[in-house]
Amino acid sequence: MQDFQQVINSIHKQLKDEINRGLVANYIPELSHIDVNNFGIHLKLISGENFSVGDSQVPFSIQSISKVLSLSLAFQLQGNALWKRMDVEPSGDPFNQLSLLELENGIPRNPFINSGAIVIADILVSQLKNPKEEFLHFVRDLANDQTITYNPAVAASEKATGYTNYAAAYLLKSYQNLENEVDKVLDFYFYMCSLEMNCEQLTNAFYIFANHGVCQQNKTWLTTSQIKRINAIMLTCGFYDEAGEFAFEVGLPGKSGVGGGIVALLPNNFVISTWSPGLNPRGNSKIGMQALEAFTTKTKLSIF
Ligand SMILES: NC(=O)CC[C@H](N)C(=O)O
Repeated sequence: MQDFQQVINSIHKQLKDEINRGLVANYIPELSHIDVNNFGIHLKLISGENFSVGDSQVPFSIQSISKVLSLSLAFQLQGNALWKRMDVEPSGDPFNQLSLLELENGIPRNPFINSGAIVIADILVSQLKNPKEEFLHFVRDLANDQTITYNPAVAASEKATGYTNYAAAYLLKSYQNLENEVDKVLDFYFYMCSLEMNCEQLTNAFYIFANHGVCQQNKTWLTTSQIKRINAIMLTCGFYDEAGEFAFEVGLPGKSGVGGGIVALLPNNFVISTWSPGLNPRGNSKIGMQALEAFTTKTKLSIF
C-alpha cells in the first residue's frame, strides 16, 4: 500500500508557505476575518483508515458544500420527482448568476448553483416539520458526529447582505418554482450554508458517496443509483464555472464552498477534504485545488 501519510505530509509542506494563497471571501462579512494561512488535509480510505495533516481539526464554514447534503436529503425524500424542478447540466457560469435562470424560465441548471440549492431548500421546507433541526440531525447522523453545528452569526451575516440570493428566490417565485415564502426558504438556506465542520468530519459525512450510499456504521442512506447521480453532478457541476478545470487537474467528483473547503472522492477508494480559505477568482480554494491535483498525480488515484 502507498504511504498516504507521507504523501499528504509532503503536499502540505510544499504548499503551506506559498505566498499567493488567494483571497478570503469577504462578501459574507463574517467570513472575512478568517486567517488565510489555515491549511488542513484529511484523507479517509474506504477501509476507514484516516490520515491527517495541518489544520484538519479546525471547524470552518462549509458553505456550498452543504448543497450536496441538502440534495441528498431531498433526493431521499422525493426521489426523481425533484428533477421536474431543476436540471442536471453544468452552467458554466458563476454560482450566483441570474441571467440563465431567467432565460430558462425559472428552472435552475443544476442543484449546486445557488438558484438550484434554493429550490432544494424550498423542497425541504415543504417536506420537513422543523427543517433546520432535521437537516442538522441528518448531517450529524451521516457523519456519526453529534457535535456538528450551525454558526448563527455567519447565517445572520449572509442574511443581512445576501441580495443576489433574494433576487434569485424572487425570480424563482415569479416562475412558480418556489412553494414557500422567500424569507422562510432563505432563512433555512443561509443556516444550511453556515454549517461548520472540520476536514475529518467532512470526510465522514461524504463517506457514503464513495461507498454506494452506505455509511461507516453500515446504514444505507441512498441507493447505488442515487449515489451515481449525485457523484455525476459533483463531477460536472461541483466547482461552479471551474468544474471542467477541476476535472482536468484533479479528476475526481467533489464540491467546494466559499469558506475554502473542498471535499472530493474516488468511489470504492477514498474521500479527501482540504481547507485553505484563500479563493481563486472563480471562488474555489486556490491551495486546496493545488493540493488535490498533487494528490491524484502523486498517488495515480483518480477516476481517469
Ligand atoms: N459558493 C458558495 O459557497 C456560496 C454559498 C453562499 N452561502 C452563497 O449563497 O453565496
